[in-house]
Amino acid sequence: MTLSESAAAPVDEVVLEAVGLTKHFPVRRRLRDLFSRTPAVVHAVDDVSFALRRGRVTALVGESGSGKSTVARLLAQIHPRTAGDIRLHGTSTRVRGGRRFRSYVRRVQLILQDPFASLNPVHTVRYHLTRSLRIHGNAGRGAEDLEAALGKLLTRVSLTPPERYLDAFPHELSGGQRQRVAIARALGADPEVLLADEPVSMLDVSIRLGVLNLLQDLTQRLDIAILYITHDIASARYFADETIVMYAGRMVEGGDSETVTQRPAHPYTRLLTDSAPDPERITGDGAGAAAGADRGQGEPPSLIAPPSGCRFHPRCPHAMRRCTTDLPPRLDIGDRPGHWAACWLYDPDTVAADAPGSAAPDADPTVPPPAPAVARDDTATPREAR
Ligand SMILES: Nc1ncnc2c1ncn2[C@@H]1O[C@H](COP(=O)(O)OP(=O)(O)OP(=O)(O)O)[C@@H](O)[C@H]1O
Repeated sequence: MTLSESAAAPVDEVVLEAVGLTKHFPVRRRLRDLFSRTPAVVHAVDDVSFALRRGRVTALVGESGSGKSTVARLLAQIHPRTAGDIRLHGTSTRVRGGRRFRSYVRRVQLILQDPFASLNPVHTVRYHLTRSLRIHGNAGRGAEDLEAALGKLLTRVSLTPPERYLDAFPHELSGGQRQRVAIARALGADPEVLLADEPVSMLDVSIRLGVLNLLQDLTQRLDIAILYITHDIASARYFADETIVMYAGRMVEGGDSETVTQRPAHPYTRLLTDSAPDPERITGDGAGAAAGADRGQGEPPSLIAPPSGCRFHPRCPHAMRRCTTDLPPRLDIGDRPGHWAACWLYDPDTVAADAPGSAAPDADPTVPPPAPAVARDDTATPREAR
C-alpha cells in the first residue's frame, strides 16, 4: 500500500490533458430522418481542452446539460471519444477495457455524485475497500498488511477510529460518511487524478464543506490532481485553483478561480454568478447597473441543432451580428494572466464594427454592455489566447 505523500514530483506538473475533446452521441433516427445524409447527433462536448496538474484542483462549472459529466466520463475512458485526445503524462491514451483499462483506472479514478448508489448495500466498508486495494495491487502480502492498509485509507478520509467503520454497511453511515468511503475506495488505487463529479451535491449543506476540505487536503498531501465538477460556481471559488466554465458543450471562460468567479467576463458566467450571489464579488461593471436584466435569460439550446456562432447568442443581451455566425476563439481578457473568454465582446475590431446588443434577442438600448476587460487595464490588449 503506497498512498505516498509524494515529495519527488514537481507540483504543477501536468498529469492529464484533454485536447480538443469532442463527444457526439447518436440520436435514434425517426422514419423521416432515414433518408437524411447527416445522422442526428447530440453535440454533448465540442473541442474541450484543459490540463489537470499535480496538487491542483480544476473546477468545471456549468448548468445541467452543459456537458460536464460527459467530459468526466471521457477522461475516465468510460465513453469513447468522437474526436480529440486524452494525454496522460503527455502520452495519447485510448483504452477500451482489459489490462490497459485497469492500468489507466489505477491512475485516474472517478468519484460519482451519489455515494449510496455507488456502494453496494449488501457489502461492508471492509469489502469495498479490500476489493479496491486488491484489484489495484495495494493490499500487501498478508492479513496484517491488508489491515494496515484499510486503517490507513479510513484514517486518510477522517473516518476514525477505523474499526468503528470497517464492518459497517452503507445504510449505517451518513451521506457524508458514505462519500468519504467512496473517496477512500478511490484512494485504494493510489491514483494520480480524481475526477469528482458533483461530489457534494447530494449531501446536506452542513457537511459539504467537510468533504470539500477533505478533497483539498488530498490534493495537498498526496499531490493528486482533481477535476471538480459542479453547477455551483460559488463553491469553485472556495475550492478550486482554476475554474473553467462550460455552456452547451463548449468551454466559454477560464482562468484562476478568484478572477473567474469575482470578475466574470463572459455574459454566461455573469449569468451563473448572478444566480449564486456572493457578497464579496467585485462586479467589474461599474455600479452593477441593470444586473440580472443585462446578464441574459432563457433556456439552454438544443444540442442536436446547436446555434451557429456563439452557442450563447440566443440568450445573450450583448449579442452582435458576428456572434450569430462566427465561433468566438479564446480571447485573453488582460486583467489577470491566463484569464480568457470565448466572446466577441473582447475583440475590439468586432465591437468597433457592431454595437454590443445589436443582435440580442430583445435588444434594449438602455441596458449598458459589460465593461470590456481592457477598460480595467489600459495596458493590456485582448488577443487570442490559444
Ligand atoms: N449516453 C447519452 N446518450 C445521448 N445523449 C447523452 C448521453 N449522455 C449525455 N447525453 C446528453 O449530453 C448532454 C450533456 O450531458 P451531461 O450529463 O454531460 O451534462 P452535465 O453538464 O453533466 O449535466 P448534469 O449536471 O445534469 O449531469 C445532455 O444534452 C445529455 O442529454
